[in-house]
Amino acid sequence: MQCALFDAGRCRSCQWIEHPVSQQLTAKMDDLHTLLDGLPVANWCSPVSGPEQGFRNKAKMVVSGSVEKPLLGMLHRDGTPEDLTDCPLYPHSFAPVFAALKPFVARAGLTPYNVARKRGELKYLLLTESKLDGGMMLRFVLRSEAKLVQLRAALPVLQAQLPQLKVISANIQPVHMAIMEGETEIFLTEQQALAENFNGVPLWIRPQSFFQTNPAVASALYSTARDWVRTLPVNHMWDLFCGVGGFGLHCATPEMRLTGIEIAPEAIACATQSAQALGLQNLHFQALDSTRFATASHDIPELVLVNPPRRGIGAALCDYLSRMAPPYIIYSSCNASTMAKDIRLLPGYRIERVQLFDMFPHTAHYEVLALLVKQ
Ligand SMILES: C[S@@+](CC[C@H](N)C(=O)[O-])C[C@H]1O[C@@H](n2cnc3c(N)ncnc32)[C@H](O)[C@@H]1O
Ligand code: SF4
Repeated sequence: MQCALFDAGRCRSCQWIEHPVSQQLTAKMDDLHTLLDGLPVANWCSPVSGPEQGFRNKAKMVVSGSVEKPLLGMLHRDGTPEDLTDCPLYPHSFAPVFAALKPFVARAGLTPYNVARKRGELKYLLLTESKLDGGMMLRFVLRSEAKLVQLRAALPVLQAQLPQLKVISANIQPVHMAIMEGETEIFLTEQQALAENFNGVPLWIRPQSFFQTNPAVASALYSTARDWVRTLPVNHMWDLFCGVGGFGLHCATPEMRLTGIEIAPEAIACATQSAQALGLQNLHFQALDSTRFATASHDIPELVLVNPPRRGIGAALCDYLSRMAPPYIIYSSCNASTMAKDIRLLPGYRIERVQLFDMFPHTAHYEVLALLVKQ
């Protein structure tokens, strides 16, 4: 894929961009084979990829420059700002929003935060788009609430200009550190969540809850998990690290009992709302730590699906799963290295099937789905 910013040396985030996607996939498969070396895999499924560009539904823009001439993008290691509004990973629909946001920042008097001087108010702009109807969620990450009144006063003009902005909020992040967002979220619109839909399953995108950033590949990931589960004798399953419920909501049937566990209450609220919309009565989503929930539970399901953050599920949960021994485990991971480590801590299981999903093209990262069966 061609990226003028990469070619000019202005952004090097996509280390593999100069290689064709077919070569990237081969390298990712090689990496996965190496990581699973010594663990027999019964079926290696073909990797799944999506569009090469315009695939991201989310932009996380560092705001820098001056209030009159803000820059949206990133900071190089030495602190120099880079405008990334032309990044080809974003869909075309992002360009008019970025174009309108720059004069808006000036109009609302939202001085960009200056990292070196520790001054200014606006740290990041976070923009997410729903593929359902092109609706968008815009979040202003601010250092404090000092400019909230100004922001609110200026918003109606922006909303008239960009009616696709369905959810707008201010996130307050007072800490001078590379943390993207703080705990306080102040909604500036009545609507607090953006409706999305993958494979006919209603999902919600909301501040402070994880949502997959590559909708085409994530849809394929969820529908694959659903297809795998439908071939198994499963009436009771857990969806651990469930986020807004993408896996569980795809896999559940009216007869199946399903418990979804996730640490973020905002995500759980979304998952519950989706289950209600689907009319599924046997789905229960709870905001808890996955390991704490699992280790306190004695009602063992036939299938435990896990989709942890990059750190993996860890030794305590592996140990619990080994002892409780559900017949099936599905492991979805964005970090095959920690997944491989965890699978080695589950010696009672054999790997029935593995599939790679190219969720992060042009980088070394990828998502994996693995089905483990109790021996
Ligand atoms: C990779 S995301 C997956 C989310 C979801 N399965 C999906 O498909 O969108 C990992 C999720 O684990 C959640 N999480 C992190 N630590 C957790 C913990 N200790 N217990 C439960 N959930 C946790 C995060 O909030 C995040 O939503
Ligand atoms: S992140 Fe965007 S701008 Fe940066 S190299 Fe990748 S495609 Fe180019």
